[in-house]
Amino acid sequence: MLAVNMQIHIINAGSSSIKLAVFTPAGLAMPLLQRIILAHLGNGASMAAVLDGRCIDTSMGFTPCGGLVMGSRCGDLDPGVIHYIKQHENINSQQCNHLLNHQSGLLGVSEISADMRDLLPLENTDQRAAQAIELFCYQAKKWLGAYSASLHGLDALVFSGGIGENAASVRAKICAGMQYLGIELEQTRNNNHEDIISIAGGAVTVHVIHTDEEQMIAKMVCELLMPRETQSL
Ligand SMILES: Nc1ncnc2c1ncn2[C@@H]1O[C@H](COP(=O)(O)OP(=O)(O)O)[C@@H](O)[C@H]1O
Ligand SMILES: CC(=O)OP(=O)(O)O
Ligand SMILES: [Mg+2]
Repeated sequence: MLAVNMQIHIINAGSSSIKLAVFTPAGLAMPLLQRIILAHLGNGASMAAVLDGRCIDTSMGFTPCGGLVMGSRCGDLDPGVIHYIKQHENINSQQCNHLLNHQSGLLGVSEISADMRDLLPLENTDQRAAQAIELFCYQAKKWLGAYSASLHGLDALVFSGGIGENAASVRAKICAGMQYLGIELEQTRNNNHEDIISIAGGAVTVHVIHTDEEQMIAKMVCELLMPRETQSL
């Protein structure tokens, strides 16, 4: 179980991050000496802090349930909550684990859907949908703040994954009020999902980059099958 979870964790937090970290600097002609936060927001969601081309931290932990609020995963919790839930719901550890991984996050809070596409149109009419979106964005903003501290500042922020690439209002909510850090979105660019969505001359360049987890997983498996001295990731 641990091996499986760790593998999933590496695939989600790692594969997308590695692809972005490896290809972003070259693809965008950005210097490698940068402080970058990668926000991969899909069903599984994670953030990574990248310093000078090396990933120094990722938000998923011992299992993929940790870190950001996700489609059906709770993200980071007070450890005391697990005991509380087991007692009050009268469920065992396996049921509790299922609850935290498959019935929490956007789905658990909204009680409607784990899918951001279902929630966004309901944001103004359904309080539960609005709360789920607000929680998702608030937690992402907190991680952004945490990783900017880990990196001693920030040069670039990258959004990827189904939500990160397509949900302009989510990106706007996460970045709202972050001018103190140099993050300021240009509204039209953001609404059009342009490659760069920050204002011209902003201290932090904010990118939207399509990432392909499946391709990255395939590449990583091929790398693992190669002799160690020829591995590049
Ligand atoms: N146009 C869109 N607007 C808002 N959310 C979107 C859009 N397209 C995809 N998403 C959201 O992206 C998430 C899925 O992300 P994706 O990266 O495809 O998933 P997975 O992690 O399973 O690979 C879902 O919450 C989905 O609603
Ligand atoms: C860990 C992971 O990638 O999860 P999901 O398949 O939900 O995106
Ligand atoms: Mg994913």
